[in-house]
Amino acid sequence: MWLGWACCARRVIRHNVKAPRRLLSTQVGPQFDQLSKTTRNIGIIAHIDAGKTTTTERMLYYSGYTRRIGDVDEGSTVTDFLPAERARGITIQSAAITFDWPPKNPQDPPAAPPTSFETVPYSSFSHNVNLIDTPGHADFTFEVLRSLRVLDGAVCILDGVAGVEAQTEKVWTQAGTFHIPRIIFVNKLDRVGAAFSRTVKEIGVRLHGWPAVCQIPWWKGGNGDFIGVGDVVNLRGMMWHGSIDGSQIQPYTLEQLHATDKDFANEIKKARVALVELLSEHDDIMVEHFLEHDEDHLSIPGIQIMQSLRRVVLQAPQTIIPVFAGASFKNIGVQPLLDSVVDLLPSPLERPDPEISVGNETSTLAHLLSSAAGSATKATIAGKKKNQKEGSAAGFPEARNLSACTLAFKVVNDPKRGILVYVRIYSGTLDKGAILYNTNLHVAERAPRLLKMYANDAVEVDSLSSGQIGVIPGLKHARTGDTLIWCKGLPMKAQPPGGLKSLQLRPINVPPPVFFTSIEPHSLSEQKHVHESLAILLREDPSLQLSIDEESGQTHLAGMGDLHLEIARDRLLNDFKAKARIGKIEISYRETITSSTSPNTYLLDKSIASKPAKAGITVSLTPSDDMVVPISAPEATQPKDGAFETTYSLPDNCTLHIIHPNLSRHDSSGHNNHLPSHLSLPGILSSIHSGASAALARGPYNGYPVSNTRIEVNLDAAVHLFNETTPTAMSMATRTAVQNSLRVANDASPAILMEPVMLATIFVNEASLGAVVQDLSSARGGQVLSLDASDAPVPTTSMSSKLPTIDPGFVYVPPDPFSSGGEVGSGLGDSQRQIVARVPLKEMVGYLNQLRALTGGRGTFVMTVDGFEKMAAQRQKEVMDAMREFA
Ligand SMILES: Nc1nc2c(ncn2[C@@H]2O[C@H](COP(=O)(O)OP(=O)(O)OP(=O)(O)O)[C@@H](O)[C@H]2O)c(=O)[nH]1
Repeated sequence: MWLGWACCARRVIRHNVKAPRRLLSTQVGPQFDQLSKTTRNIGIIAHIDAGKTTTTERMLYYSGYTRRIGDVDEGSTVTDFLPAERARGITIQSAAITFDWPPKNPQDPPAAPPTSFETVPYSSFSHNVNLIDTPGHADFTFEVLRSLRVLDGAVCILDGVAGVEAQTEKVWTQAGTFHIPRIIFVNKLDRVGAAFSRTVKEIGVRLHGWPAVCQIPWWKGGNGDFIGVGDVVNLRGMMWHGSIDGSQIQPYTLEQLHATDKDFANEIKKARVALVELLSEHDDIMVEHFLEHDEDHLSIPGIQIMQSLRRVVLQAPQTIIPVFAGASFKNIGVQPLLDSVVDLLPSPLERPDPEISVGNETSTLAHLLSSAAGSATKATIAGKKKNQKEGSAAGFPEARNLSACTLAFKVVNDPKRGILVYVRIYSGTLDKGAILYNTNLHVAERAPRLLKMYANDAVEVDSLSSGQIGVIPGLKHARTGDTLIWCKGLPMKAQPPGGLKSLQLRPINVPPPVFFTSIEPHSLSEQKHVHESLAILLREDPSLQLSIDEESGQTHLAGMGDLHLEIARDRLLNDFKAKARIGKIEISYRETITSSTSPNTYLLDKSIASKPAKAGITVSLTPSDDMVVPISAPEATQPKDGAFETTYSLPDNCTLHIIHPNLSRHDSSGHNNHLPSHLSLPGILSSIHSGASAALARGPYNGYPVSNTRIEVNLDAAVHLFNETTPTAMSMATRTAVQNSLRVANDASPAILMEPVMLATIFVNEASLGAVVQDLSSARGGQVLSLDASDAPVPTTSMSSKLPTIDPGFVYVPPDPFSSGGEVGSGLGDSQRQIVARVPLKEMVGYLNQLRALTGGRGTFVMTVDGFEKMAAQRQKEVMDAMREFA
């Protein structure tokens, strides 16, 4: 109890303390481990508008990094810094910022942390919090995923009026698959219609975990203004009053509350009993504490409750969800939430070992490093046949050269500082000036400086250690998602030894883009700037895709949603000041051939860049019968098969099969007899791959990407390769050969279009269910797959199948004074229903407005691409006619 008071009092005194500006420059050597222990890499996830940015702004303010509280509605926030974000009041790019909690006083000498946090809470000592604010809009799910994998924990913010919304459920599940421990903050409890208890029950039912109510809302007189929270862990009331900025918190003991607000005091005690009961079911140590304290739920010290909560939060899968309450906009509840971040969420040292791939094999990073340390064998990675799960990188001696392994999780074009690459260090220590080898692009570049981002300030540091998040300015190549490794002493031009050059931290699967727009520079002189700006956009966001048709000069930019492309367009025109005409945003259909072609040989013989170039290739095409294209592009295009043939999986269900007699992939000793000396088989294969991919990007029928097509290539070294053959010539020859064959196939029988079909999950109230279902199935040509959650074919992972199904009747909740709806019974809050349907994307454009009209503004939905389906002749005609009308 005393500790709780101390924390509170300290916060009141220290909220204005200016945070130190040079924390890390002196931290080297053994202190790094300590630094990791006192680090929290956390994200804020939620549905759009739940209040992530508003809460983040308070966090920065109370930690002393900003002097005034930014306001989303005024466009003055720190984290939504892009003009497009400020104009719309939404978060698009996740911003990573660092602060200390509790704040440090720069005048205080550096303090050593307590030797153990057994008797004092983690929040009694200042921790370094790296906070990633993630976007809530469905179009930016990829941004969320990208951030999620570098997080060690997350705070999920819910709107206390809307409850658990569609996007929350989606991101929550995604975070669960990454095993990220999560806590929940029920926000906006000051709003009319706020329903804490209904929200808590929805948490149980829809997020599949037992809500551990750690705070209950405090409404003045039981049903007046929202004034504070009841702290169930430390058995006290916390009232925010006396200061506009919420920096002063008035604590009340249970005894004091008994005198002034007896019902509230009794409810805190009831909540404590429920919390101890719940924890006892999942944590044996809590049972011991309970017995030690004569089975009195109220006499167990707060610190023991907090430690128990921490243990259960770190269990995987996470079945207990701590719930906190507040209203960020009214500055209520943010400081205790920050304490909970430090107290309950893990340090980088407590996280599972990250997965890696080396060549075609998978393992974990620690396994790789420990195998390097212990291994005296000279075995190569390719030779290992150990089971994949255990890690096949045993005995990988070259890993000894690895000084640091980092992931570039975000690239940002900062208007003042230029391109900033945000990295997370996964092993070792990265020093300023290190030469980083990019294992995705196979280029090396120097990290001239290292920074930590403190709100609007960048602080230079000499090094970043494992578990830290930092920023590298001045990199020319690194893209979002690239793995960057440092092998100390390796010169710029050299490659890392052995398999290290292919070492990658688990990449994210980018879903296929379903919208595109055309981009045309105003003049030839603008072209360079437009293309450079596009290149930066693509480095920032790999879920954007660019295709340039060299013949027509047309550039297409494709993305995940219309808002996604709208933002890209705004950034291009307004931030980069590119002078270009941008076409309207259209659905990206696919086209597929319907007839096979016989082998066709093309010989390129012309001069390229004033040098003679010659290369030949034989190509034939076959349509594949599959009706639906798999939704994700292959993670990598690794050749497989026997020595004299190579198969690549290409996006959109296409394959490239190359037969190369006389040229073995496994034994290059005989290549010299067949290959001109300046060529290599991997180089030639890669040129054929890029030429074929370029040809498939634009089909012959209507310029859409080609899907469901198998390309057979015959590469006969004696016939197709010459002294004048270069990689560029081979790529161009392949592209022309494939384009010619596509044209032949289309002339023989016209290609047909395939359209993106979405899996939509729609939440509506009972009263509007009929109208929404009717609209989906008749007006939109959708197929309703299920109603309600129980039988919905939502993607299940091995993790989600281990999660409990919660009966809301068994969830403790305090009374809801303002609740208008009935009790939770069916498994969803109030009388909310869930519809899962497959609907063509074309019919879902602008759907939110229609849904709102049908549901009195209460309906929400999320959707993901389920696949591409061939269109019936009549539908294809209608779509094509509509396009011509618009052209
Ligand atoms: N009444 C009330 N309004 C709030 C509260 N928190 C946020 N808001 C308002 O809710 C709106 C959305 O808040 P944001 O902080 O931008 O929400 P967000 O989750 O960051 O939204 P995105 O960035 O678009 O995902 C703004 O108008 C805020 O002022 C709160 O506690 N109470």
